Formats: sequence, structure tokens, C-alpha cells
Amino acid sequence: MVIPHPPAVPVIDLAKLNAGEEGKKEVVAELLSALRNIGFFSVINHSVPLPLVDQLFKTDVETKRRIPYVEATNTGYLGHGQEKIWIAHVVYRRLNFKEKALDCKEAYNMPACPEAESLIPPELARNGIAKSFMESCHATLHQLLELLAVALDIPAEEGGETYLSSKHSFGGTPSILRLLHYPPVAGDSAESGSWTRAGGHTDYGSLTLLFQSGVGGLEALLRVDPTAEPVWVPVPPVAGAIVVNSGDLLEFWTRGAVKSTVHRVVVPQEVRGVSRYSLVYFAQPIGSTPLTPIPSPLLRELADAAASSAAVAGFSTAGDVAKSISASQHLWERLSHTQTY
Ligand SMILES: O=C(O)CCC(=O)C(=O)O
Ligand SMILES: [Fe+2]
Repeated sequence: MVIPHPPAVPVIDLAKLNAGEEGKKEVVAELLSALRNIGFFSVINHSVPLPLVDQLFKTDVETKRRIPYVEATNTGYLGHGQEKIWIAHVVYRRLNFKEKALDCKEAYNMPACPEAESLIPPELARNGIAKSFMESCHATLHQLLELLAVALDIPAEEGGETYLSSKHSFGGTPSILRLLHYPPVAGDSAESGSWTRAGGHTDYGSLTLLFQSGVGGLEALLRVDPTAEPVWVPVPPVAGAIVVNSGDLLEFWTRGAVKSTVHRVVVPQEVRGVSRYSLVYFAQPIGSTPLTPIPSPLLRELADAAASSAAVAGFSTAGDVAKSISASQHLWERLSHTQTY
């Protein structure tokens, strides 16, 4: 469906945090509204050094290929067609999209924790590139989780501002940093229907931080009536920005008040013949973290309405998975449906 004025993905300027309490209030409100509405936003004036992003984009394919994929840790290299990400998502299946394509991409997953240095290729371990990048992603993750905790008004006796960030240690979690390369597409092959860059899916963790090269194609599914044609909103590259989206765990923890938005990567006409690179930091909490609701008065107020509308719209992953499982059980369950080999 083409809608005349699709909503734009909000851009949140973290520099406002330097403008005292008023600035912080504004950012907190923008963050919650973006997560509640589309589940995607871009942040500018963050503290992740951009030269590191460029260095990681340039990682040589041979370097990545040398480290084979290991299912038990979800790390290493996956080549073209080895992932078919769309099929894992129960909500997506229910929408009955025709897309059953393989993902035409290569992915290289690194554990996003300091103790995993032996799994980081020497080229990226040298000069501490990978480690510095992960540390700065982690610091931004904490900053965003603390702003979200403020937005949700979590009481101090429950952990307050650090309720969410304290569950996301640096190390000791299955968080990963993923280097993605989508090869150039020739002619009309993108329309053949047998493959896509990344099929529609939700992310399995809490928040995802994504850095895109200047090449577009990422799209978020707008939550509309599931019986109508889906509406995809472009998530365009914004120079120097991080794209942030909510994953399944935030949907569980907020009882559906924040959704885990379905997204995909397509090949717009203007970027055919061009490689696309992205870097994705998939944040996961400590594996044993339960999927129980965040203690928040605001969420309690929203819970009933959100639960019933989510159930009606059929967009709730929360309703599809037993709530008694832990964050890592959810992750491994989702991963087990993703690989094609
Ligand atoms: O490459 C992108 O822009 C998005 C990739 C993505 O959504 C994923 O790997 O989960
Ligand atoms: Fe994703």
C-alpha cells in the first residue's frame, strides 16, 4: 500500500541532554513516543566514534570468512542464503506475506563482550577497534535504557533509572555485534521473489543499535489493520546517526506498550548495483533475566488497553510466547528457526 504522507522516523538529538532538566524531559518524551508509535528512531550527537564505524564497514571478507559460524554461541560468518530471517516470526507468517525468500547477505557475528577477545579477528582486535566500538555502543545503550526508565517512571525502590541498564552488563550476555554486507544487485533480479536483502523480522533482544552506510533499503512495518495491505516506512540513512529499534524483549517487558517492530531490507531502484553495509549491535540482557513486566505505574495504566488492542490487531509477540521463559531462552528459540543449513 502506498500512503501519500508516510510518517517519518523521528530523529532524536542527544545534544539536548546538555540543556539541563528541560532538555532531558524533551528527549525522554521523544524516546517514548518513538518507541510507542513506530518502534524506530535515529539518534544524532551520540558518543560512538564514527571513524570506527567506517573502519568496521571496511573489514575484509576473508577476515570474516576465516571464522566459521558456531551455532552454540551465535558467532562467526554466515554466507549468502544461510539465513532466512523472515520465517522465524509468527506474526509475519500470520500476515501471510508472499515473501519466502532467502537473505542475500553475508553476516559476521562477534560476541559483544570484552572476554571474547579470542573470537575477534586480529585485524579488528588490533588497535582495539572492535573493543572500543563495542564499549561505546554499550555506553549509548545504557544512556538510552536510562532515558527509557525515566520515561516509564520506574520507582527508585525498584531500581529507578538503572532498572533496565543494570540488567545489561558489558560481558556476560549473548549480545552480539554483527557486520553485514549486502552484495550489489544486478538488473531486475531483486524482483524475482527468490531472495531479498533481509526478510521481514523482529529483533530478538531489547534494543538494537544500527549503523547504515549511505545506502537505503531498510523499512519498518507500520502497525495498521493486519487485514489490509502492509505499509512499509523507509528508515533512511541519516549521516552520522544511529538507528535504534525496540526488540522482542521490550515488548514483553512493557506488556506490548512498546512493540517489537517488523522490519526488512529491500533494494530500491536507485541502489541497484551498489553494495550495502551495516553494523548492528544487538543488545541482550543477562541471559537469566525474566520476561516479566517492568514495574512502572505508566505501564500499568497502559497495560489493559495495550493488551487488548495488541491481541485484536494480532501484532503481539508477547501473546505468542509463554511469559515464563527467560531472555536467553527466547533468543535461542528464535535463532533455532533462522538458519537454513
Ligand atoms: O542491515 C540493516 O539495515 C538491518 C539488518 C537487520 O534488521 C538485522 O540484521 O536484524
Ligand atoms: Fe533486524
